[in-house]
Amino acid sequence: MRFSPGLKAGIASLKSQLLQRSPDSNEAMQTITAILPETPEVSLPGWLYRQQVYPKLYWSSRIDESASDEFRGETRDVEVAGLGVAMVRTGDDARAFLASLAGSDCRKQYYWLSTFDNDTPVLILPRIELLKQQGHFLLRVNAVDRANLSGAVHLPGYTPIPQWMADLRDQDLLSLLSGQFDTPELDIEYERRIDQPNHETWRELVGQAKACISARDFEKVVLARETRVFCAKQTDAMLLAAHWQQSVESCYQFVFQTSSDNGFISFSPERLFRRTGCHLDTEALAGTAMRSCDRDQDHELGQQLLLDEKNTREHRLVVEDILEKLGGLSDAVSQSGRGLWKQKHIQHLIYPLRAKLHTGIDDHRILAALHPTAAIAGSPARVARDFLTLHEPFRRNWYAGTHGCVSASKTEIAVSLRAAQIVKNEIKLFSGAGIVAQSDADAEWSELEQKIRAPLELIHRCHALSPIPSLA
Ligand SMILES: C=C(O[C@H]1C=CC=C(C(=O)O)[C@@H]1O)C(=O)O
Repeated sequence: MRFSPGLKAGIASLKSQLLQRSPDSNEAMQTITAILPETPEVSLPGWLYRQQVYPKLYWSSRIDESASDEFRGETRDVEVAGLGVAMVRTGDDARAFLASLAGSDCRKQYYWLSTFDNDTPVLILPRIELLKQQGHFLLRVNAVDRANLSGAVHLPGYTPIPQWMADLRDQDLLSLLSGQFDTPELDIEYERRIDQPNHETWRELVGQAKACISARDFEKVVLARETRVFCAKQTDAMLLAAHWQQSVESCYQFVFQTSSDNGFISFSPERLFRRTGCHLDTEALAGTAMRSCDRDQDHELGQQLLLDEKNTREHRLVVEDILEKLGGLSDAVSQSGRGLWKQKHIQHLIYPLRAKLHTGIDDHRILAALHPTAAIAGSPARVARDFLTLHEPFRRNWYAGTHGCVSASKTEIAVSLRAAQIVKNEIKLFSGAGIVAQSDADAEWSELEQKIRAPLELIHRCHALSPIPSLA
């Protein structure tokens, strides 16, 4: 077993700082930080898996290696492991907080989560954060006074955090931390799989969508599928994420787990927006092709994607949708041109956009304007969403919602794609595909399969003797 002496030293430092805190401080919450003396190469989801405190949160930013210099911006490697809850803001409180944040000198960093249907995020400030920034580790406690703990227990839509945990003093919470860093093997016993819609219903749905497109009701709709994988025993979302993480490339990484049997994971390639001061970076990401292990063939597949009429149409509608929405937020929009965004098994068309925001536009206004884009709902959005409400045979909830990290100076929000919801012994995997006039139902069905290939391969590896039937 691997333990970290650095973490032990960090905990001791935070405890002594907590003791020195002035008892009559007027601040309801103080942030206390320790820099860890050593920097072990560890998996933060693996470390989180070892902890007993809930909720657990993991977030990592996307690194824009393949973006052009002008659009790359600050591509710092930031990873965060959060434990417990110091503060939750929802509804009007979250909206008011985001409005007050714009232009303020507030240094706190909240984590952000919203559903597909909602334009107001839940904002979470963890009690303990272990942050990795450019190879350095920081341990932080957002220390709360016990009198202010009451509002911290309930998270909408999630199992309540046990009262004993919410009541723990910060010192006691720190004592609960495990310094163990190694990630155990994943042990999943696959039993069966159900797709909603199934292949036959998918063909019918794509047919109905194309009939609406011919009738000019809408131009594009993004239909999705929920794949329910049933296992013999409970799967831990954080442990699944620690393994899944090893097979992803350049994407946002997010895990939110409220108990050992309930968690949400998203390893998403798609940025909704990044705001740095009053500068906004966003992008149109849509259109999909396979990848190949052979370099030349992979290049060829990328070139075909760039030239393909159906994918170009699918992507163009997203570019137009975002450009129109940016009109309400900014006067000046710069565009860098179309490119490819490569993931492990698939590649997408990408079109980065940069805008200078009008004065007074806060992060809630940006979310309300941009979400949901034509990459996840369709175009025009309202009619496409009505089609989804009527026909999609499951609720999207957190899938195709948003997640990220918000602060006064910088906010980075991703669309929650390539996602899984784990509840007890069931793993729900979500994938969607843009349907336009030229779409072929069976080709789109194969695309759905490719989009959940990484977690399916993990489950398959755990259960090599009876492989998961491929429905592609
Ligand atoms: C809706 C999803 O992907 C979107 C993002 C990129 C490419 C897409 C496509 O090619 O259809 C989708 O618009 C998903 O992965 O669940």
